[in-house]
Amino acid sequence: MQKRVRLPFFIGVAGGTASGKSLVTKKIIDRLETTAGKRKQVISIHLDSFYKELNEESLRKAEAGEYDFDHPEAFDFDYLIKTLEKLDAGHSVQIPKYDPGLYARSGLITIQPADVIIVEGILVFYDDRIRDKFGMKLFVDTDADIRLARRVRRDVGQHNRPLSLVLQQYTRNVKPAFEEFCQPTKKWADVIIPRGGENDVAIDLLVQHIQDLLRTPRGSPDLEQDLARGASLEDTIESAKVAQAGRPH
Ligand SMILES: Nc1ncnc2c1ncn2[C@@H]1O[C@H](COP(=O)(O)OP(=O)(O)O)[C@@H](O)[C@H]1O
Ligand SMILES: O=c1ccn([C@@H]2O[C@H](COP(=O)(O)O)[C@@H](O)[C@H]2O)c(=O)[nH]1
Repeated sequence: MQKRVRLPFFIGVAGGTASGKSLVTKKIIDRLETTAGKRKQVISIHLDSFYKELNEESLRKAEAGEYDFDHPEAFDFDYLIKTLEKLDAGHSVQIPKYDPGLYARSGLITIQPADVIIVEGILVFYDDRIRDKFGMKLFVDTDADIRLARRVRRDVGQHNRPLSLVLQQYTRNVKPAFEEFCQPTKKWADVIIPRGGENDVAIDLLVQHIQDLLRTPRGSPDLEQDLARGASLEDTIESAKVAQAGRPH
């Protein structure tokens, strides 16, 4: 029998830098929004929003290509989990918008509650409190040379960084941190997506599966479990009535 899902349905998308996490996320959202039987709201959150703010010394290091943006210590995972819990409870939240060109937050984004919430970033499977929120975990697996080529193009072209610093940051911090902290989290993935955003077969299969999960009736025989997860008593009783009505006499 198809497993029942509880909304919001959280999906985690992890993978190395420039592996195609954002492209995979965008394609999933576009396809879900246009094809979901009953229209579903889907939003995404980027782990970048949860970078800790830099003090002057760290900023100097960042500008010299020496700050480690790939180490788990660079992220405020407490803030991320609090944000996910608020969304889980149906509240809207404001999160920082991060600008890598400035190495700083550049405003706030309002995130409305949604049926499907995709959280993407290099270390979204690193902290078990965040990992445990995901009903589906995807790891985008793209060849390291291709990722480096894209990263150089992005950092030099879009973020105006000197090539020598981009390469220094990559060899000093990005690559070692990928191997130590990101790559090992692949073991938590439900699905590994080779080649990332160009893998339309994998993305179509995933979208189909997500649609099936979202279509599954939400009536549950387990009232206590529903209540423990925070459903209101009225909703839980209503779900039970629906489930009961559908059973053979
Ligand atoms: N399949 C692809 N073919 C060509 N360029 C791609 C592909 N996937 C991503 N890119 C480009 O590579 C860069 C990184 O992709 P992105 O999806 O942002 O990766 P991530 O979110 O993992 O950092 C972007 O500039 C994007 O346009
Ligand atoms: O100011 C910054 C913030 C982050 N980075 C790098 O970004 C990647 C993570 O983002 P992806 O979109 O997954 O590539 C990480 O490798 C950081 O090194 C940065 O260079 N500067």
